Amino acid sequence: MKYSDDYTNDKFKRRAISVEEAQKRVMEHVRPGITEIVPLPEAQGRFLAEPLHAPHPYPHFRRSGMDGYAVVSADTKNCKDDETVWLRVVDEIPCGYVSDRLITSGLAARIMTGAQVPEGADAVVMLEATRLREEAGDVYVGLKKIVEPGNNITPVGYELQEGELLLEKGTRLGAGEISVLATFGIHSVPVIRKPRVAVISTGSELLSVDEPLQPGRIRNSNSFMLAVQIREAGGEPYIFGSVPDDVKAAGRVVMDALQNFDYVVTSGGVSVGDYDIMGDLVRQEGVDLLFNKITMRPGSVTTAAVINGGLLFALSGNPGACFVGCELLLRPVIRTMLGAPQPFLPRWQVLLGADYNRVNNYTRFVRARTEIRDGRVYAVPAAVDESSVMISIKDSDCLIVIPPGTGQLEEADKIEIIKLEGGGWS
Ligand SMILES: Nc1nc2c(c(=O)[nH]1)N[C@H]1C(S)=C(S)[C@@H](COP(=O)(O)OP(=O)(O)OC[C@H]3O[C@@H](n4cnc5c(N)ncnc54)[C@H](O)[C@@H]3O)O[C@H]1N2
Ligand code: MOO
Ligand SMILES: [Mg+2]
Repeated sequence: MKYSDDYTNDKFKRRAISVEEAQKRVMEHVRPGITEIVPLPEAQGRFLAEPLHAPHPYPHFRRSGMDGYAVVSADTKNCKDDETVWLRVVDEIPCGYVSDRLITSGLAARIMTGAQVPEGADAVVMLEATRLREEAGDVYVGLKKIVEPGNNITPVGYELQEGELLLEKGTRLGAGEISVLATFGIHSVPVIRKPRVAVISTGSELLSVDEPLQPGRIRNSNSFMLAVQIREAGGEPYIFGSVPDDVKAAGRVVMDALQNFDYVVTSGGVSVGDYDIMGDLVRQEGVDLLFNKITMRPGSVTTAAVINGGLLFALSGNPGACFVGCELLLRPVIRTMLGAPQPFLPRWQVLLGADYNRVNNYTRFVRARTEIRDGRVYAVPAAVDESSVMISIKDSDCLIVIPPGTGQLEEADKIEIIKLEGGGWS
């Protein structure tokens, strides 16, 4: 075969599509989420499968906000001109106890923070604003200030009324949401099962992480990086060992994984090199190739295909491109399957933290770190951010989006960033 033949080969004729179009194409193949029930203590970070409504108001009883005395506020109207009003104390109410005494004019009940306010009382006076006197075996509380009806009482349903929406479908469950579920007694939580993602790295040069270095070979870092990104997106990664650059061997592993997992993500072998086997794999018969070139950098050769109904993300082997491909394409698919209302990472308008002058034909996603200067958010591009560079991924909390054709950019120019989640910075 002549080399010139090669350049007429399909391998080199790739039609580049925009990132947005690539996202649209993979999003058309999101699998429906499956509901499962998990116990409350295991619900952290999971995504709610259905909207939940309040089964009762909260609080469900009138609650004292202070340690003090429950009174009839009208009794205190004579407190003006520093006159002390004396009320007979008829009960003591700790938390969890419900008094059967009706508080009428001239009476009071000692009450603790969080306890149910007795019938008849319409205000609580804090302990520090009272004094005590005993007379003929009775205890009297003295008040010197007028109190308004409702003072220091949290009304029924102050936070939520019965039937109100507690949490939307697709909500990710953090500390505040878990507190809501516990408060309303929702101990079995309906969540979407974590999307299962097979992670396969291709490359005959790859050593496993516990192997000593060998000449010309490197350790497989992409599989472990991808697993973290998948977990942060809400999925469950399954790391396969790396497969050598052999289209048949890799094909078997990929085909098998497509049958058994919601999605398959591979790294490496998508460019035009002689051993770039993923490129060959997706050119086979029966494969619905969604794209094999995107107008973005890094990751221009990022590929996706549907094979036997399963969605394959074939990401570039270069760590920078692999990272970006996962954030921009796999993450929204996982989040959509989980029912998240906003599956894409947020975009912010910020200021550029340093001059940037790389010329681009494609949209460039530059690793960067946000910082505040004089109350404004700046994004400082990483010193080294080539696709092949691994080390600056850890230092980045955002990607600066530089549209194609952008000329020289100067420090403090307005730019757009994609804010990343997770990582050592958060
Ligand atoms: N003639 C051309 N060569 C290249 C082009 C091109 O357009 N024409 N594109 C370049 C660009 S851009 C990229 S990006 C890479 C894409 O390469 P592949 O996706 O085919 O990936 P590999 O060749 O398998 O590996 C690239 C690089 O990454 C290392 N690697 C691979 N897997 C892992 C892993 N699991 N952990 C860590 N590092 C990994 C691998 O050893 C290579 O160094 O192609 C350019 N070339
Ligand atoms: O695919 Mo490469 O990462 O565009 O630089
Ligand atoms: Mg290659």
